[in-house]
Amino acid sequence: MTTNKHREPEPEEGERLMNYGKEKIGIYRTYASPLENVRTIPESSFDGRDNTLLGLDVRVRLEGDKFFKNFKEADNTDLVATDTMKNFVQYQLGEYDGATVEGFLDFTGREFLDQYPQIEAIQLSADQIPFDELDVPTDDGDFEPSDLVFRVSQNESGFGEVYLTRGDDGPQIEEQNSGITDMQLVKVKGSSFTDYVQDEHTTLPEREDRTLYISMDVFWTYEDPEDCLGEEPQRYVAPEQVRDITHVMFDEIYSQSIQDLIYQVGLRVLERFPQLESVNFEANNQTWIAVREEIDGDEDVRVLREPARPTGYQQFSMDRDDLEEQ
Ligand SMILES: O=c1[nH]c(=O)c2[nH]c(=O)[nH]c2[nH]1
Repeated sequence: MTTNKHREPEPEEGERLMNYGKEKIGIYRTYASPLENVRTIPESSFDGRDNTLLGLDVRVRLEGDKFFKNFKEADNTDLVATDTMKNFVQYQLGEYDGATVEGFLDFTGREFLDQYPQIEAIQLSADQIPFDELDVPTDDGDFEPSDLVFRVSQNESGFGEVYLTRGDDGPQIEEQNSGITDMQLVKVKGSSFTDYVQDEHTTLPEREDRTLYISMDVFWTYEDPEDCLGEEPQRYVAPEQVRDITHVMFDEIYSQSIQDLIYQVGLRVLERFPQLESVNFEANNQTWIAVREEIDGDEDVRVLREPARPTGYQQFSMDRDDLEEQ
């Protein structure tokens, strides 16, 4: 399945596909700059992050006509070894003094373009490697997050991507994509799925109420790509905020389908963040199968089991026109 994650710049008509790079560059930075002064929204308590421990899984993708001879003529002149790219990215994480994934990618991309004139365009992407805060007791009997110890997390993670080209006034962000990936959410009751096509191939029973388990990625683009950098924190959209909107909407609405839930989340994200141009979704249905639909006459009490493969998925994109139609 194609995904909404990497915005693969299409070769122009008559042009070939040609790029190369390095992926799965895992890097960690302690005491990066904190993210502060983000605009808060009603769905989320998120108002910033310390960035005491920042983990990234980075992908680099270079483009440039000078690299053609590397393929065609076995001539490695101008070829930047992908191993060098890895070292370059790792070094720059120590140089970056901002607070966002996208800001780091933009900073590193500009350094690449500066160092290697043969690069015409560069795409940099990163998944944030998530860590959770852990509460420790304070002297007055409360609990607060430890400054030092973090839990390695299997939970959702932030995503960023920038595509930089050389403009008349120097490097420019031609495209960007930001996101939160791998949210895994279960709603125990309060979701239905009915009224779909019934024919000789349909075996799925209609459900007025089901225990719904979804995994979801949400991506967004800004009207002004520069806003993704977080240099003006009030215009930055933190992945944590979109994560929180998603689970708040899941909690709030009695969805008729995953499609319905996606649409409601998209509207809310566009409403809260007028600086965004589009919101893009990718969802997977992981809903468990009920083996006991009610226990002692109580329909809320169920026993469920893992679903068999295959799994359903939904992809959907929305922009400001969807909000205006409301
Ligand atoms: O929310 C859902 N959307 C579907 O398109 C679908 N198809 C299916 O079998 N179950 C579900 N659930």
